[in-house]
Amino acid sequence: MSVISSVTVNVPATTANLGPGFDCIGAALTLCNQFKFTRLDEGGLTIHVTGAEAERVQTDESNLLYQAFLKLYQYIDQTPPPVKIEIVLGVPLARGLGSSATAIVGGLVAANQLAGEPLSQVQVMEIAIAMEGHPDNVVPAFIGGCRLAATSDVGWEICDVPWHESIVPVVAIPNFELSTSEARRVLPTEFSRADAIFNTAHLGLLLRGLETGKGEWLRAALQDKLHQPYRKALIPGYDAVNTAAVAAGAYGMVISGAGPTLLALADVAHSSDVELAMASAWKTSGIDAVVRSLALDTQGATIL
Ligand SMILES: Nc1ncnc2c1ncn2[C@@H]1O[C@H](COP(=O)(O)OP(=O)(O)O)[C@@H](O)[C@H]1O
Ligand SMILES: N[C@@H](CCOP(=O)(O)O)C(=O)O
Repeated sequence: MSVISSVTVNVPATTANLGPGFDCIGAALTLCNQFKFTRLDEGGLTIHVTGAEAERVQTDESNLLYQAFLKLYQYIDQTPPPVKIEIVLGVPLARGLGSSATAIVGGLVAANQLAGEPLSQVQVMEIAIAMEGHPDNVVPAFIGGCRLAATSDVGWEICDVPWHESIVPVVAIPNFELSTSEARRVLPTEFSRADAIFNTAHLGLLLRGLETGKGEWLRAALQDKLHQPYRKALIPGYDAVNTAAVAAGAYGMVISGAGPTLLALADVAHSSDVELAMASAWKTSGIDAVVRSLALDTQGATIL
């Protein structure tokens, strides 16, 4: 068997939860990180990072990408080779766009390639879910598209969620970070029956709204009682940006992943107006944000 000396993996950003689908639904977006692993003859670990906020990424063994790389070798009970890692950052850190999911998926996929593909795609995905602790960002980062994940008696059932071509995801990425762990700490551990029923109904409606592009369903569906009411206080300007997005024609606005990025869904005819409205509302609240209309990534992690 020939030994692969290097592998480059592209992994897309994700937007998880989509309002009522806390911890179970997410979509891959057309924004990505690139990770190149080169096997070294000797030495330990070298990490080079380029791109915006590169200085914020750890360059020692604590780096999450490297931790995922080690995890796969541990799983197959082999000694990891010394490696040089080159990271090109396209996904902003700690903004609710799945940067940690890109690192986990990238490290696992690269290790599986360098090790000669001992694990199946399903096995690698299950390790990724276990590392992240929830499936909603690592699953679409790995296989692309919009995906719903649910446990079964034997593991995970992953289902693709059809996304109507008229629906544009508009992301408003503010210039401050919010770590997922901090945004999870503010959540209650128990919920009322009324809130559970509310989210079950709205997630069902969201799935049909995403599939059909039907405005009435999407407008009603983008509501949640499990995480957003507790998290919005961590995001200054949330209400103003929400009001502005809806006034400009968005179906609704939600927190992307754990935040602080805000995600509006709009039809193609309104997406530019929604971009401008969200940027301006945040500016008025004293926050600079990069606002972009993106599209769904359908490839997921790609080995170049
Ligand atoms: N490219 C990367 N390489 C290594 N670690 C990364 C990378 N991207 C993100 N991380 C790690 O993930 C953390 C952010 O994760 P998290 O708080 O879950 O936010 P996000 O919503 O972006 O996933 C970063 O602070 C960093 O430790
Ligand atoms: N369901 C998770 C999703 C976190 O996504 P991220 O992109 O912010 O890492 C949560 O809401 O905590």
